[in-house]
Amino acid sequence: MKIHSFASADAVAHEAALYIAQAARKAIFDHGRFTFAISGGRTPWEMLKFLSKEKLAWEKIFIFQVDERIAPDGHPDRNLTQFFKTMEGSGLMTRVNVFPMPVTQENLEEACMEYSETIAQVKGEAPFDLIHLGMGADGHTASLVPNDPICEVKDKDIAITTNLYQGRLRMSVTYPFIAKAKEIMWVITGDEKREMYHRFLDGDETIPAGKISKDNAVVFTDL
Ligand SMILES: O=C1O[C@H](COP(=O)(O)O)[C@@H](O)[C@H](O)[C@H]1O
Repeated sequence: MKIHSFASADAVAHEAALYIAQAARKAIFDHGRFTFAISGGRTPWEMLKFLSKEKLAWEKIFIFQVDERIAPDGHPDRNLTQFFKTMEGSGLMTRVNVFPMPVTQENLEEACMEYSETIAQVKGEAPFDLIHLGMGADGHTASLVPNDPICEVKDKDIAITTNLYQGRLRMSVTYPFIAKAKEIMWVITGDEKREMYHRFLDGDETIPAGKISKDNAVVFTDL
């Protein structure tokens, strides 16, 4: 796993965006499209702002969500709300292909299946190109949260958490989906994550982030 360390979260966001842009150019050159899954929380938006300024074949970029809170459309808790806010004014929303997790559907199990099928159709035979992951101060990544049965899911690409986490159920990619991706890109910033970051680097499998393979992975961090 290659680690890129920088002095500030701002530098991390900028360099991570350049990395994604480069991965997109390469994937589009190699197989005509770029499939990218973006995490939520607080850290991705600065990175996305930088990314949206890159000159790319945006029509050939297909953006999926890594995870999402079960909440109404437009709710501030939704990762998608932050995504749209960040992209607002970039002029890219009519060009890029965005696939929101269908978390407002009544039957969430069916919604997970539908999302997996959409991903499969879009990516075709190629592996999913790039998954961006963050890590919480408790070691969670995506919505693979400590002690939730979602961490044991082995037969689905997308699943729902069983327990409320920070007040909400969530839809998330699972370990098997992450394991099949061509590349994982971690963006981990903030001093509150230092202890978990070191446990993650040491491969501590008692935290959710520690269970993800470090092959084909890259880290951008200020830690
Ligand atoms: O709850 C979440 O938190 C993690 C970490 O977020 P960050 O802003 O501290 O990087 C994030 O990766 C995940 O997608 C999100 O839903």
